[in-house]
Amino acid sequence: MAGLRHSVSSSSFNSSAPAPRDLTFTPSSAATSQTSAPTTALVPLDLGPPGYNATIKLYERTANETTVFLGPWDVVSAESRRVVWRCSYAGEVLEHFLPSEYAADIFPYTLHSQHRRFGDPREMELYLTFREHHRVRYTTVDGLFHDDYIEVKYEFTTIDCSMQFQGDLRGRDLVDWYDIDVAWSDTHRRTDSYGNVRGLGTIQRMKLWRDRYSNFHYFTFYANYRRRWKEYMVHDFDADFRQRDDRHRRLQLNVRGARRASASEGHGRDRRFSASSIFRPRNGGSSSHGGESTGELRYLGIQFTRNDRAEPGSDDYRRFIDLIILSVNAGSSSVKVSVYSAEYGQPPVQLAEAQISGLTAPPAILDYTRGSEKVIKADKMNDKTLSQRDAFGVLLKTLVDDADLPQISHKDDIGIVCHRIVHGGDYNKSQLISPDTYRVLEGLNDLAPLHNSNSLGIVQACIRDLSGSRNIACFDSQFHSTIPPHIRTYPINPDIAQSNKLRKYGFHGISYSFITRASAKFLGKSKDKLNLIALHLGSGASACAIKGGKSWDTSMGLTPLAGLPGATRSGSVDPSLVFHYASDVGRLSPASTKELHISRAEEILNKEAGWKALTGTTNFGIIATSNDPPMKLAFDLVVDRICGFIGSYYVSLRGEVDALVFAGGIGEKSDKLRRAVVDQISCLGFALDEDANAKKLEDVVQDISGAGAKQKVLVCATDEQFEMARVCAEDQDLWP
Ligand SMILES: Nc1ncnc2c1ncn2[C@@H]1O[C@H](COP(=O)(O)OP(=O)(O)O)[C@@H](O)[C@H]1O
Ligand SMILES: CC(=O)OP(=O)(O)O
Ligand SMILES: [Mg+2]
Repeated sequence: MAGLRHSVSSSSFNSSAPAPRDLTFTPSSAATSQTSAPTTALVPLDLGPPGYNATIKLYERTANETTVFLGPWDVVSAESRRVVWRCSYAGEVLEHFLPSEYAADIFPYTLHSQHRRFGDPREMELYLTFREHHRVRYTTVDGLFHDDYIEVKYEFTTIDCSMQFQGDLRGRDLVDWYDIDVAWSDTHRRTDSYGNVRGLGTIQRMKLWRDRYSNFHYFTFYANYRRRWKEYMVHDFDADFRQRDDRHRRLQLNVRGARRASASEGHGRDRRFSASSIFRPRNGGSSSHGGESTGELRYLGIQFTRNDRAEPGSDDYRRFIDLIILSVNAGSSSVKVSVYSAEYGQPPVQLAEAQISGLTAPPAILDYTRGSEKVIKADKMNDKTLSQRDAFGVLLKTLVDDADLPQISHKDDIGIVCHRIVHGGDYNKSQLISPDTYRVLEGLNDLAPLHNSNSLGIVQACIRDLSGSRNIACFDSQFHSTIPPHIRTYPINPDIAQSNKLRKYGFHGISYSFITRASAKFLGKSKDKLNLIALHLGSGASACAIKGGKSWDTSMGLTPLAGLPGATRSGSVDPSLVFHYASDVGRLSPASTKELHISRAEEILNKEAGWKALTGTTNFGIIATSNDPPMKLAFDLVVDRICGFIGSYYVSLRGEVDALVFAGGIGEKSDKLRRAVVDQISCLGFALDEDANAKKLEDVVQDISGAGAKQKVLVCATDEQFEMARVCAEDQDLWP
């Protein structure tokens, strides 16, 4: 019969064959057995490519074996709770009756990845079964074809689909899963008296769920030895893992309030460990929300399975232990977001990075890298103008929607969001954003008009949408709190300076902190003996004199307007210039908002100046490679101002300079600018190696100094997002 295939095949369950994806599937090619083939006129349903979500086998391993292609499903509760699957033809329905009226009593079962040694462990989730037989009724237009209790085995076409299905069955979304070798407790010890590994369950896929109504987290595993499911509420356990043993990937979860568990097992040290974000209390919490009561249980031990093929930071053990940090760097022309897996006291491991650049010169460009894979490369965004907050929304969605980034499958998976806040006023260290800190920061908006209010917009979005995470403010100004008084003071009335907090604050400090650390490591020199002249050259550009690893002077001042010119910023000019530029510059600009008050004078100098005013483009890459006279003028002007600061800082550091460091979008990418600068400062003993300078940046720090140079010239791929995540992972006050 046309379009119908008799399909008797050996089950692909437990085999290492890839999941079937019938790309030639069309509604009328739905494979059923001859006996179930409808004989009346068919009305095919359009199930869309690939045409079906899952398959199920009926009469398996008999002559009548039939594969049914399943389309969309509904979980209905009327009469008995069941899944109703639409199949390929109108009138063809497969009903899967669930054994309990209570959603959370259903436990979809997936095999541990050991059962498919050569496959991708994630793909195990495509194959779903249950530990008990369920009733399956299959009706075609010709009538009832199957109605019996069977071992239900679904084979899904995508992992997403399987996850969605499992969530619908349980009323709890499947958040993540972990293959474990053994789970044990104080009553069911890991090994029996003969030393055999027993515990509660062995070779399990432990699953983590989030209740759709309460948002509480639960984990489940199958206690094979007792032949029953165990489901525990995460909140019932302490956030501090005990008896942790990284070598064997073991840890112990202590029941909250239970007497301290015995330390007779495991080889771990007993100290405070960081816990994954799920172990932090959410929305209050008590055990009355379902799941098994921990009762007499004092602890649960878990040993995770080793998965050598997992990317760094993403194996099951690490996913369970680590906290996910999102680092948000909202610059004047870009928003960059990096995702880290982090443990307290350890350097964060980057999992992904997404950024939207060119916000001030639409169309903005989206790039997304996961691990070492470039997932999205220079995608032009359609929207004409995107605010920093809009851009953040797009980036967050990109991360959450990426099925291959299971660490963030839901916004709740993010434990910490650290925000780059350019102006931090008098704060000299990063802060947890409380309502009080937020109010202080709002008061600083006018002092960084291209930055602070945009960043606070993102903070607001996180407070609203990522209610499970802590928001941390990392300030660009905090690195500069060491600038000595004679450098940070302006020669103005001291009382007014004091009351209006008028002094040099300095910015790009997160970047300078990263540069200092990275350069010290590269040069093999202790940070507190390191003297640098560092240049962060991006849409906003600045220079910094670093003495003994600390900021000694920097070119930006009370606001990020002072010092070097930027894409749209004038940098330092005669302060009275603006009064001759236009009349009435003291009035508020029409661009002012409730959150941000900006005068015409500030608007002219911040947004209508810089190399864009001279050339018409914000892109310094074009300027550096053009011979057009206005472009050349802008290039020479920028080189001149940079060299001015280098000369000044060279003297300020009394000639004791270990290296000149280029960083930021321009500093890292423009070999032409680096050549022009180093050429002009050769009188100070700097020299360039042309070949090294022309090479693409491959390491965090690259040496481009020429032979006979008195001090080094380095290029540093600065990473403000990493620096923020590192600060959070090292500071007990910031860590949950
Ligand atoms: N190949 C290049 N050569 C010189 N400059 C470049 C090049 N590519 C990008 N840029 C400059 O880098 C700037 C972005 O720097 P970046 O530090 O990433 O920005 P932001 O200041 O927004 O943080 C762009 O505005 C552009 O002028
Ligand atoms: C402070 C500053 O100007 O930052 P950015 O270069 O990221 O705009
Ligand atoms: Mg920047």
